[in-house]
Amino acid sequence: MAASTESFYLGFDFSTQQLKVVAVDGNLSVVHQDNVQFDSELPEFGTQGGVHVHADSLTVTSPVLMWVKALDLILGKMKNAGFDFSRVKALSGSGQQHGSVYWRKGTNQVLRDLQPGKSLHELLKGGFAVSDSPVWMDSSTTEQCQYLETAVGGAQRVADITGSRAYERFTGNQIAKIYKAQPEKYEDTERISLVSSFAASLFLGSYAAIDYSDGSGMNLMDIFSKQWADSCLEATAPHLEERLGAPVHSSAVLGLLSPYHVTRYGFPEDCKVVAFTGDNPGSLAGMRLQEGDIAVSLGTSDTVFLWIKEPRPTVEGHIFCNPVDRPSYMALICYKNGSLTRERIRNKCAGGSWEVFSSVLRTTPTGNNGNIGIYFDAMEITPSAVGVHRFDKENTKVSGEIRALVEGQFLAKRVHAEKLGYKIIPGTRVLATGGASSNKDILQVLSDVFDAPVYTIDVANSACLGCGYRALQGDTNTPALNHQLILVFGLNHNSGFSWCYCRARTKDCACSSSPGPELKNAAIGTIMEIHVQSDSCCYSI
Ligand SMILES: Nc1ncnc2c1ncn2[C@@H]1O[C@H](COP(=O)(O)OP(=O)(O)O)[C@@H](O)[C@H]1O
Ligand SMILES: O=C(CO)[C@@H](O)[C@H](O)COP(=O)(O)O
Repeated sequence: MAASTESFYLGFDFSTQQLKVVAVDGNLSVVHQDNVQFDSELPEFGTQGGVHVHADSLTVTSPVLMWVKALDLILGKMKNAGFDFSRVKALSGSGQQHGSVYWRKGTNQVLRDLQPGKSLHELLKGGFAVSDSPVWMDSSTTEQCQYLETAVGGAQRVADITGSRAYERFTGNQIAKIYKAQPEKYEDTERISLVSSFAASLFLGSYAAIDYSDGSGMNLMDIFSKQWADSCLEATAPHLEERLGAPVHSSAVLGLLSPYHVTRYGFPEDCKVVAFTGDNPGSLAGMRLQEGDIAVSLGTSDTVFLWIKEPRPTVEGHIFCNPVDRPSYMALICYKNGSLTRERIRNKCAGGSWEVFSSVLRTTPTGNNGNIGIYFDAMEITPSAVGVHRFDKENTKVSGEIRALVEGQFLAKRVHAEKLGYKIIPGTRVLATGGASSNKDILQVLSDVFDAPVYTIDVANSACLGCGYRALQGDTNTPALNHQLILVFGLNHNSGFSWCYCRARTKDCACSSSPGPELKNAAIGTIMEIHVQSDSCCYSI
């Protein structure tokens, strides 16, 4: 069925420094874009670059309510700009990877009962057992990583199961730290979400499932069976599986948008919510990567990623499930010292101006006369090292900055990509995205280092764009949700809860003592197709 050009599809991205949204129409043309910068537009949370770096310089968190308030703000901005929410058929989104959100016991009910007269921020003020969510920049969990690798059988064994050896920022190790340091908060947690599935929950009005692709960044999921790995769960925290919920494919339709957004913003009642994923997987979809391409994302983090068919996990780099094509995978390498390090050197050597920074790149020779720099302001991820080191061609320490930094960053990417088996051949395309991909002089260095042409797409926010595409794909591939398959079964009739209705896709269940009229005559244990009038009443699960 051809998508109507009258319809809109939304893609959100809850990234490190901002919340962004892109709306596309049925022809994939961008019709609206907006963003909320956390530091400047939500100053009450006191973040720098969207995060709080703690005194130990290893712990890095973001206030979860800042993300909630950012969603209120961006939807309000769109409304004020006259965006026609009634044309939105489906939405999806992404989040910075690995970060975790801890929903307090009882909050699923709060999500189901959201009152449209109030902001999400007001309604969810008491909804989180942990108010400061650990994010991907955190590197405080070395002890938990060592424990996991020992318990499971070594770094390579953890990689063979989960796609990556134990990494400090990976969610399982963050959960293990919270369980150990703040057991009462873990106990008070009903559900643990990734930033992506947390954001999806705000739209769905109930806890949203974690998708396979972002779920691969947790050191908890078996990337081949796509199930939680028992050995990893056991080494992390007790009763974890029930707090995570079952993971789903990245293009799964999770359900219909919460009535809250229908009433407050005028979305249609049948607007679908497609699973949210990680920002890098979202970018892979948005850049329409082909096999053989290499993508370089220059956001807060720098990442390099590839679409692969035959995953061979190693102890350097990550393998994630592919967010677009079920049998495929993606390989990814992440660098913490990306844009923030370029900003530091810009402030130091170019008076805070990207124009001056660029002009230095234009007026210095490729190769920088043999001077090279390694700039790890913060503990790097690939490799695990910290410090600034600059050398000339005789290997003597020298000064010299802007070109040394940018060439050094891109040389590291080429070396690591080649170590993962990537071959640069005639016809190689380097696809660049993220905030710094708007800088042509930085991209020229990237092209020189990779000895290949560099392409960008019109929309630097490829993660949002990819999620707009994924929303459209989810909408067109799914029959109308008012014909969902509902599994009906009876519980102990004496307990007061006589019926459970389960969403076939998400396996979320709601129990009630008074079944709706369509279910009254259904035999216990049958799987039936029923016509759900709305997402309210006893079917709102
Ligand atoms: N003209 C430019 N040249 C180089 N870097 C830039 C330029 N404009 C923006 N950036 C960088 O882009 C970064 C933000 O990228 P973005 O992809 O939006 O981040 P995120 O998605 O992680 O929030 C900023 O930290 C900034 O350093
Ligand atoms: O940790 C990783 C990937 O493994 C990071 O790439 C985060 O996903 C943050 O993304 P940006 O906000 O920098 O885009």
